[in-house]
Amino acid sequence: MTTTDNAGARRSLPLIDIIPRLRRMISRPEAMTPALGLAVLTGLIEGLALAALLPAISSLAEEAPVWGLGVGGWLWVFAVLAVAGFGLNYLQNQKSYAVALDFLHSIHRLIGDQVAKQPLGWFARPLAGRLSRMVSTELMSAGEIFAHMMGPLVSRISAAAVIVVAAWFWNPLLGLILTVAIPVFAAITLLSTVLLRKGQAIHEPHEVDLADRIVEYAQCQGALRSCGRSADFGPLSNALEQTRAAKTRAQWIETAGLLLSGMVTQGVIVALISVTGSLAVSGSLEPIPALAFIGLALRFTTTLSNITESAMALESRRQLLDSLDEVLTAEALGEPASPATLTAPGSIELSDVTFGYHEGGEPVLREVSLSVPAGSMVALVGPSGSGKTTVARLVSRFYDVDSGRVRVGGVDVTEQTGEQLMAQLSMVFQDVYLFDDTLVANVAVGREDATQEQIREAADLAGVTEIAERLPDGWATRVGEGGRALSGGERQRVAIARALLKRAPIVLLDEATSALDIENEANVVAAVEKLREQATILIIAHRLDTIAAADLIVALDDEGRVEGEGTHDDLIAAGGTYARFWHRLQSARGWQLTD
Ligand SMILES: Nc1ncnc2c1ncn2[C@@H]1O[C@H](COP(=O)(O)OP(=O)(O)OP(=O)(O)O)[C@@H](O)[C@H]1O
Repeated sequence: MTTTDNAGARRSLPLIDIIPRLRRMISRPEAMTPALGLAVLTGLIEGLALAALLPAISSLAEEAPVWGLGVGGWLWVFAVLAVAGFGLNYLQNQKSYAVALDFLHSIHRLIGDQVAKQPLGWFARPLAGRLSRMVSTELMSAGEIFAHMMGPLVSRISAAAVIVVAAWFWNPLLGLILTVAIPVFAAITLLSTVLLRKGQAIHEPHEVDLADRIVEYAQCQGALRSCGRSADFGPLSNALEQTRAAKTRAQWIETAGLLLSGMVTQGVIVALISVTGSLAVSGSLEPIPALAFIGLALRFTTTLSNITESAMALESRRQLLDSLDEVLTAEALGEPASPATLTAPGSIELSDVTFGYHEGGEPVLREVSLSVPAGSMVALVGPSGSGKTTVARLVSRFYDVDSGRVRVGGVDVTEQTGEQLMAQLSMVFQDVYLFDDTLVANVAVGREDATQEQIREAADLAGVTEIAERLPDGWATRVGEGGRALSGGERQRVAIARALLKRAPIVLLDEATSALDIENEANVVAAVEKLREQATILIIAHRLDTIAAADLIVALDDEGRVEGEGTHDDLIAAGGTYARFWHRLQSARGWQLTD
C-alpha cells in the first residue's frame, strides 16, 4: 500500500478500484459498459474456440462425430468463431478508442475546471508544478489504459473463464486441474503488483524531483555561469545520484515480481503436463484428448500470464492516476453560492491575523491588525521577509488565514464569492505574468468591454505606449510566454495599465521600483497618482517618496508583527525599526528595506 502526498489522506486500493476511478474521469461513463461488454464477448468467443479443440481433436482421432459434428463440422465451428471473434474484436477496439478519446477530452476539461477553483496559493505546490507534464505526456499514458489495457484484460479474463468451464464440462478432472492453477496465478498477480507498487513508490518521487531540478538548472544558468559553476550544480548532482540509487533498489524489487511470475508460469505448465501425462499413462485419459488438453492447458497458462502482464501494466499507471485524482479531488475554496452585500466598499481590514505557510510551522504573520479605509493609500513597510507580500496574498485570498479575519469591502473574504472578491481588486505584484498574446491584448485583459480609447489612455499613463512605439510590430507585437519579450519593469507597467483600465475599487501594489529604469519611473509614479484618485491603495512600499506620500504607514517587524502605524512623522517620533529604516534609506537614497 502506498500513500500519496495529499496530506497522506488517501490510500491506494487494490487493482479493482481502478475502474470506478476511471469512470469518474470521462464524460460518458456509460460508454465503458458496451466497450467492456464487447471485451467479455470477444473473450468468450476466444475461449470457445480454444475449448472446441477438445471435441474437434477427439473427433479427428476417433474418426467419429463428437456431439453430432464430424471434423468438417468442427472446422465450420472454428470458421464461424474466427469471423465472430474478428468482428467483435474490431467493434471492441472502436468502442475502447472512443472511450479513450472521451477521456482525453474530458480530463483536460476536468483539470481546467479544478484549476479555476483552486486558491491561488495552490499553484505554489509541487503538484501544480507537474501540471504541464500531466496534461501532456502523462495523460496520453493514462489514455492507453482505455485504448489498450482494459479491453484485453477483460477479454482474457473471460476467455480463461470459458476454458475452465469447458474443461469441467468435458472432463471434471481436467476442469479441476485448470481450476487449481487460477488461485496460484491470482496470488502471483497480486504479489507482483504489490512489488511493482513498492518499486514505483521508491523511484517515482526521485524522478519527479530530478525533472524539477533539471528545469531549475536550466533556469538558473545565468546565476551559475556568473559564478563559474555552470558544470557543477549540487542539487542536480544529488538528485541524479538519488534517482540512480532509488532505481537500482526499485529494480531489485520489481524484477523479483517479474521473475516470480515467470517461474510460477513455468511451474504451472510443467505441473499441468505432468498431471495430464500421468493420467494418460494410468488410462484415465485417452492419449489423443490428453494431447489436445495439454495444448489447451498451454494456451490457458499463456492467457493467465497475459492477465498478470495486463494487471501489472495497469498497476504501473497507478501513481499517475493517484496524481490525477489528487488534482481532481483537491479541495476548492469554500465560498458562498451568491455574492455578499458589501458593507464598506473599497476598504480592507485585517483583524488579529496569524498565518503560516506550513501547518504547524512558524507563523509568518502574528496577530496582524491593520485597516485601509476606502480611498486612502496605506504603505506597508518592513524588513525583507517580514510578511508584506503575504499580507497582499491574504487580502487576495491566495491562502486562508490560520486565525483572525480578513475583510475586503467590509465583508470577510471567506464569505464572498471568488468572482466578487476579484472584481474588487487589482493586483500589481512583482512577478507579473503576461499572456503569450499581443501587447494591446495584455492591457485589454483588464476590462473586457474597454474601448480602444480607454485602453490607450491607461497605456499612456502607465508608460506602455512608449514600449509599443519601440517594438517592431507596435501594439500588435506578441510579448511571448509570461511576457519574456519585455523587461521586468515593462511587464509591471503593463500590469499597472491593466489596473488603471480595470478601475477596481482596491489596488494591491508591490512596488518593484528596482525593475524600472529611472526614465520611466515617472510613468509609474504618475500612474499610481491616477490610481489613487480612483481606488484605495495598499502599497508594499520601497521608495522614500511613496512612503512619504501615503496617508498611513504600517511597519512590520521581522517577526511578522505590526510594530507601529501612523503618519511618517508619528513613526519617526516613535523611533524603532521604521525610523532606522528611514534614516538608512535617506542616507543610501536606496529603497530596499532589508534589515
Ligand atoms: N509560498 C511560500 N511558501 C513558504 N514560505 C513562504 C512563501 N512565500 C513566502 N514565504 C516566507 O514567508 C516569509 C515572508 O515572506 P514575504 O514574501 O511575505 O516577505 P516580504 O516582507 O514581502 O519580503 P520582501 O520584502 O523580501 O519581498 C519569508 O520568510 C518567506 O520565506
